[in-house]
Amino acid sequence: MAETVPATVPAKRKVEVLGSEEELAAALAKYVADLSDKFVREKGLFTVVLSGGYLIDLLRKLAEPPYVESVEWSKWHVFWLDERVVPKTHPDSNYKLACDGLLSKVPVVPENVYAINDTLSAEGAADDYEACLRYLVESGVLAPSAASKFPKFDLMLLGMGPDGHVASLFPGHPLLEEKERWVTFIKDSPKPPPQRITFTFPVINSSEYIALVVAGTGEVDAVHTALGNSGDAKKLPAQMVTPEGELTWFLDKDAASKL
Ligand SMILES: O=C1O[C@H](COP(=O)(O)O)[C@@H](O)[C@H](O)[C@H]1O
Repeated sequence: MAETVPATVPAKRKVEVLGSEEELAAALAKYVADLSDKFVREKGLFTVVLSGGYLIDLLRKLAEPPYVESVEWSKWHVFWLDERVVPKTHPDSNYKLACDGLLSKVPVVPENVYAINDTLSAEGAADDYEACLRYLVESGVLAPSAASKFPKFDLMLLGMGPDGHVASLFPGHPLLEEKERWVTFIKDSPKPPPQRITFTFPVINSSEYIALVVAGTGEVDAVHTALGNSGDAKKLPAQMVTPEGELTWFLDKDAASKL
């Protein structure tokens, strides 16, 4: 049973607390499928950005009935919010995680799956992915945000680490302040592997919809800092997620247990 936390949240931020991990997975699948229907109806395609981590397992119900048949998978354009600089076959690869957990089980069009180039250095892969996004803006697959001029994705699906990081944007790291680049790289990630590429906050915050998804007990303190009245003045990367559109936190009972 979903409970919407009333709190003093801004109008464009919602917090959905689900009774269990299973209910969270069901709510998330419906949310993604509904947005897919909306954008496919409105503009004929759906641009969706995936993260790594346990988010992918929480998307598992999209590969089951009714969604495996009802979602217009051929209209999906799939991107990665961040990627580790490892081969696509490596267990640390966010691409591999998403393929194994979701994309290989649904009829997405391979040409519409924009993996990060795993043959390049971190710098090279970030430049290459940004160039790919710029080409997709020119060709009309992505639209620029009228407000920010950064590309505007329909939906970004974010996880959050116990330290409050999102994408590969870690607390206290200078990359949090990046204002120009669309995609950048990090070589000193505090969470292994150290070399990664990541979307920047200006791109993340140009999104139409963002779901920030947290389950289990591992991130309760970060959830409390981000959403509760913890009195903690420090700003977590997750608190810097303030999209032009709508942000929904999807939490299970455990993740919300300190709210
Ligand atoms: O390293 C990463 O961590 C975050 C959070 O992962 P989780 O396992 O705590 O869910 C993830 O969103 C990001 O894509 C990944 O590269």
